[in-house]
Amino acid sequence: MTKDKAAPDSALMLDELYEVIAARRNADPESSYTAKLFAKGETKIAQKLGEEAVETVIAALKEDRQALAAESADLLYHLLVLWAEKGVTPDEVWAKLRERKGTSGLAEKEARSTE
Ligand SMILES: N=c1c2ncn([C@@H]3O[C@H](COP(=O)(O)OP(=O)(O)OP(=O)(O)O)[C@@H](O)[C@H]3O)c2ncn1[C@@H]1O[C@H](COP(=O)(O)O)[C@@H](O)[C@H]1O
Repeated sequence: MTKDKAAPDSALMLDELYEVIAARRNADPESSYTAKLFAKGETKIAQKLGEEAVETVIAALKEDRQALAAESADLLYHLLVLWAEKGVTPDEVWAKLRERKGTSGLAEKEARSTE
């Protein structure tokens, strides 16, 4: 698969989106969807994330690649809103991924089962 050389680093894009989302905390819910979500609170945000996850799964099982990409974008956006709501930063998540780099999921699972 070819990569678009002009495309920004995807983690950086998520960092930037997170900054936009976090800055919406004090915005007017009338003018910002993100501010409206924050105003509704963590239960609603978590519920929206769950809905987007289900919509992503449905798109995948329907073999609808376009819908899968669009629903995945919705899912990532709502995940970032939940991180911001709970005070988790992208750096914390990237650190977790970095820690796991090079460790097979199967090996990690095996290590857990022998703990
Ligand atoms: N990436 C997104 C993004 N992805 C999805 N969505 C919104 O998420 C919603 C998901 O659609 P649904 O049909 O499930 O939800 P809905 O029926 O509109 O909402 P509910 O009534 O169910 O809560 C849509 O309203 C989308 O517009 C997003 N809203 C905002 N962003 C980014 O956040 C930035 C700030 O947005 P505002 O806070 O609106 O200024 C934007 O510039 C974008 O970069």
